[in-house]
Amino acid sequence: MSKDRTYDYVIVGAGSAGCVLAGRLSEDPSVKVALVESGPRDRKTEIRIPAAFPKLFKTPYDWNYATTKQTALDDRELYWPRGHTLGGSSAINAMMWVRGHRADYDAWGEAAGSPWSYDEFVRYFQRAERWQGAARADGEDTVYGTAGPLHISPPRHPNPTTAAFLDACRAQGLCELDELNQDDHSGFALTPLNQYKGRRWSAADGYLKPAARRPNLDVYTDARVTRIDFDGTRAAGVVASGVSAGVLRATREVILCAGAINSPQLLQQAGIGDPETLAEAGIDTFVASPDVGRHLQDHLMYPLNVRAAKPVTLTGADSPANIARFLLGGRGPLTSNVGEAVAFLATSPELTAPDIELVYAPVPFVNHGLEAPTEHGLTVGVILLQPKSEGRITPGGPDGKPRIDPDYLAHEEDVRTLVAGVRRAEELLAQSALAAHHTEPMGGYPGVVDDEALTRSVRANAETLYHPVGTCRMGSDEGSVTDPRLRVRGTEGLRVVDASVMPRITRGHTHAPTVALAERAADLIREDATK
Ligand SMILES: Cc1cc2nc3c(=O)[nH]c(=O)nc-3n(C[C@H](O)[C@H](O)[C@H](O)COP(=O)(O)OP(=O)(O)OC[C@H]3O[C@@H](n4cnc5c(N)ncnc54)[C@H](O)[C@@H]3O)c2cc1C
Repeated sequence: MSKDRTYDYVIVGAGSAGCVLAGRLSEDPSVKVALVESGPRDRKTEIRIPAAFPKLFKTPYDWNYATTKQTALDDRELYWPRGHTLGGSSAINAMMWVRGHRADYDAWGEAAGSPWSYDEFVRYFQRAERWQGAARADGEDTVYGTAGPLHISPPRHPNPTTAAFLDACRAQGLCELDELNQDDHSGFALTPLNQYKGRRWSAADGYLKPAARRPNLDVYTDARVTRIDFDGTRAAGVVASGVSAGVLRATREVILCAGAINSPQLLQQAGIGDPETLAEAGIDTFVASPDVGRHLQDHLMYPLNVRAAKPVTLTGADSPANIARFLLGGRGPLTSNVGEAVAFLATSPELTAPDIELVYAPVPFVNHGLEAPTEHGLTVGVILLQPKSEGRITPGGPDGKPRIDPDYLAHEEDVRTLVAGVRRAEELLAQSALAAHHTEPMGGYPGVVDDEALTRSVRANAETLYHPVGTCRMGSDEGSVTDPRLRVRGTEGLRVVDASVMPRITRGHTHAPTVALAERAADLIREDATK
């Protein structure tokens, strides 16, 4: 007797997007949904404690990826964490809810049709949001939604030096934003956070937990999808290790939500990809789709670390007293997401949207926080928002992992923009409001040096800001991997819904747009089911 189980929809990956879809599609009790997650349940205490997220790195809650040697970064192989639990990367991320700029979505609209452009798409952010902050000082309506599943809160306990960073931005003449997530976010603000009462609020908290008891939703954890099963060119189900059933069958659709690395990997393993690349990995081509895995874009970050003038930073914040404050009332410095404030700016007056983000952290950034910092320091991270360099994911990395080559800074203009951004950060550090809080440079930042020496330091110290996208890009053109309704071209019954479908990386962070695009995908899937 067959052990197969049958569902209407089988969703692969319970990350930012997968949780949205599982929650939304199972709202209809007549629809049967399976959500299949490779990682364990999200029961680890460090997931709840915002400041503890680096403690999840290189644990069973992390895929623990690394890039190939990056030629323009002194041949370094960069560590790339990705979430491996319910909530996916939203369970291990820095909780920053930053939508991006109007121009980001207007570019998506150009690539994949007007419903993805800002004016039509913005409602999907609002559908997801439940703003917890104060009303606007200017009396205008909030830009946020107020009734969605995801709590968005201002920081509860910003560090005293964070106010100094904001003062420095003000003194520098940057625009103070009452709310960061406006259509033009050029300016500075405290970071809006995916937190509720001082604790992390992941996509699993918002979308999955309220749905978990529905009889029409089955959630499989510790279940890694190894194969998509096809009936001709129609995706008919998936096979997962750790699931005793045979095939998890999908009568309507298989939906890949495995993220920007694993979704293209699953397509490539199924023979959907660039024929030459597949042949090199010994995989027969099933559907020729050369862009699978290509157009990989990420935000590269260069940290300016400086020693703090006073011992007031997050270093040593995990004292017994602070742990008690956190556990008893969700208060104190352990509620910090680390990146407490942001500024978005343009390095050239001709630009109509920012090309650089500055993230302020009241702690030194050293090796992703893998070791707890021992010294008091501050960081201004400089982020290249619109990289011209693009890389790719290909099969055939070590241990069956995909080969990740973001090809950072391959384009010389990216180096120039990042260096220009560092200069803006140095101006801010020199503003008296902030200068009073730090002394000498530390942790790889050489201090103010000439462009050549600074470029050397960028190559030696830049790291990922953890935002890979673009590897199953959507588009109206035939060469795109997914069509504007996110269906995989050349197949039936197969969609990709996650960060990989973004045709262009946003000038914000990538959790919010992934959630919003999954909210829209839920509408598209429901519409298509009635046809
Ligand atoms: C350390 C870190 C910090 C970040 N900080 C921020 C931030 O502050 N703000 C922000 O906006 N963004 C941040 N990001 C990025 C953001 O979290 C991601 O862009 C977003 O979560 C991506 O959502 P996704 O649904 O595409 O993928 P994910 O959320 O990564 O979900 C993919 C899921 O699929 C599962 N999966 C993969 N392969 C399989 C398989 N074969 N079988 C079964 N399951 C599988 C994974 O385990 C995972 O749960 C950060 C990311 C990281 C890693």
